[in-house]
Amino acid sequence: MYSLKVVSYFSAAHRLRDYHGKCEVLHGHNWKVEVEIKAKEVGKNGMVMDFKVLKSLLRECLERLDHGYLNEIPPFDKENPTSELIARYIFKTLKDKVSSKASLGKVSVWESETTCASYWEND
Ligand SMILES: Nc1nc2c(c(=O)[nH]1)N=C([C@H](O)[C@H](O)COP(=O)(O)OP(=O)(O)OP(=O)(O)O)CN2
Ligand SMILES: [Zn+2]
Repeated sequence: MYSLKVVSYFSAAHRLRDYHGKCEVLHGHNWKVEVEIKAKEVGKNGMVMDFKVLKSLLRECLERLDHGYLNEIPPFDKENPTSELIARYIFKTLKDKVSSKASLGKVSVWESETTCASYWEND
């Protein structure tokens, strides 16, 4: 198996609902997002998928969130903008966009240098 990873970042504000503590108050993070794709084979060019294409797909997905107030951007106007649900949102957005030779592995969202949540689905 092959595994590829790309990393990107976005900055946004949020506040947590149903949460008692300082995170119920409006604040922001510089989120780091790591996306993994997996494949059994490489193509003729020796690549599973061009990193450049994967990074551009991820950047496109994060543009909707960057410098926004997450609580007002669907689906986070309805669901809590936690790192877990942000990871799931990114996974669902990218799932059908990766190369047909590959499948999306894990999406990890780092809210700080010490806290990370991941989402993936079984093949
Ligand atoms: N499982 C999750 N727990 C928390 C999430 C989350 O997305 N998933 N998010 C938060 C808040 O967004 C909060 O901003 C971060 O909280 P916390 O780590 O407590 O904040 P600090 O950076 O100030 O860290 P300290 O180590 O406590 O100083 C909370 N939990
Ligand atoms: Zn927060």
